[in-house]
Amino acid sequence: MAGAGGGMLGSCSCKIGPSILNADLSNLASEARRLMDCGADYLHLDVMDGHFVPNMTFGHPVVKSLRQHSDAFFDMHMMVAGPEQWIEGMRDAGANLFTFHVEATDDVKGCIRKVKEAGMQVGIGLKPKTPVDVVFPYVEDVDMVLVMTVEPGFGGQKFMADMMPKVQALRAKYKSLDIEVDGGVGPSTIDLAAEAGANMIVSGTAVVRSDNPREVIGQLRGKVDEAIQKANLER
Ligand SMILES: O=C(CO)[C@H](O)[C@H](O)COP(=O)(O)O
Ligand SMILES: [Fe+2]
Repeated sequence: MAGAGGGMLGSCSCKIGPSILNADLSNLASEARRLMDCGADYLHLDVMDGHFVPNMTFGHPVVKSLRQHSDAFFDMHMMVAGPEQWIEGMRDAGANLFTFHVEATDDVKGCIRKVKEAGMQVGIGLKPKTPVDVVFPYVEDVDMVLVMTVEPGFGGQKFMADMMPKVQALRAKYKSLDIEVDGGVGPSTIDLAAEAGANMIVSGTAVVRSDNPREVIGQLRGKVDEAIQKANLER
């Protein structure tokens, strides 16, 4: 099944993408269905290789299986060393957006080109210790920039508010860029992320472990929509 929503990026509108990292991974298809039915715009799938980060999750065979059960937009958060070697596999598995880390390759430009040639949209991510200007040379060539708000590797960590200046710096320079935040984002931290200018919101634990995921997704969306409206009025 080909992924739907292939053209989802580019409009800088609010998009909420639950991370399935802390979901019931033994029931991935039903978790995906549950989250999309609760109003998610896309699914954020965390791929960890045990090298780039000290944890492991899954690779393209699992993504390919999930694609048989879901036509959601798949945002692949590639926490892997040497992301180039995963491009074809993820494309064939039905991934829509391939987001790799600038720290993970010596050839960021080449990796961006290869992802595009493979027919996927491309995002670049940066870890908390990486300064934001490292991504500036690539922003014009990508569909999305991911600002990590926790040290990558595990779900359920505390949101790092001191990453917001990176989001603000990107938003100040690029008004219509899709900017994603990931890590510790939920109803208690969304205000900071939304006001800084993030429009793609990854939320794992806060959504997946909630008794009412629909309500949490609605709250996150409300805050981001409000901040976007405010920013548009101020322009
Ligand atoms: O990339 C990640 C961790 O490296 C996850 O996407 C992120 O942690 C989401 O989970 P939570 O909202 O629970 O922090
Ligand atoms: Fe992630």
